[in-house]
Amino acid sequence: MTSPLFRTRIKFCGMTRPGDVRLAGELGVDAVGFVFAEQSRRRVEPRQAAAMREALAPMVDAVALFMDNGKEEVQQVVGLVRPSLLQFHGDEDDAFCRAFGLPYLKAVAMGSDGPLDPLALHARYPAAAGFLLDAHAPGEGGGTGRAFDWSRVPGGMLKPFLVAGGLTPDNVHDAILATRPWGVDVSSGVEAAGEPAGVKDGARMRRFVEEVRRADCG
Ligand SMILES: O=C(O)c1ccccc1NCC(=O)[C@H](O)[C@H](O)COP(=O)(O)O
Repeated sequence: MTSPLFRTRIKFCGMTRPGDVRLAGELGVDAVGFVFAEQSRRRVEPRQAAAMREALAPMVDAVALFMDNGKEEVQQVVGLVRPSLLQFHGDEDDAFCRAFGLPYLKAVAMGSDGPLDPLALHARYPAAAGFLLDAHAPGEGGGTGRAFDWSRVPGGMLKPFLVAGGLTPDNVHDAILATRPWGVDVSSGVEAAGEPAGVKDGARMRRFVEEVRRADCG
């Protein structure tokens, strides 16, 4: 345990149903993500996301997620959905990400073999509120359901980071102990087997939260 007071934050991403959003808040999840990336199987329309945001419990963040979407579309989503945090998954630079007056997370592709240099990352995205270390390859979208080698997370990250990619109720405890992140992010791992992407499974959501709490108490 890093500190008796520390609590690993939890983000459930790729939400497509208001009931899943409501349950996430009741389970104690800190943030829910709405995906606007063009190619995503979990993409929702801004008005859908705005309706889901109404289902959010107080003190639960709404995160709007983009991947090389145009500036006008990001502005439209910001106006309609009123997210408290943005997340960028594409080739967006710091100037673009900071242009919307909201804090942002930058996704970092851990799917390649190269080492991650915290100093270079911070220099490239000086305005980032934090980073999301995800298992996809450079240029690829997230939501893959694939994990990366958590031993590749470097020490000395200069800002909060979330670990993402292939997390499930069965491995999130180990992922936390291995990386001691600010938070964890999951999409596929809390979804219902045999259902379309974006349909979450309440029992898997609950177990995921329980396993994060177990890691924090360990
Ligand atoms: O979730 C998607 O469909 C997606 C598509 C394109 C870019 C990003 C996407 N998701 C980003 C997320 O934050 C996911 O939660 C993250 O990649 C982890 O996904 P998973 O491995 O399915 O848990």
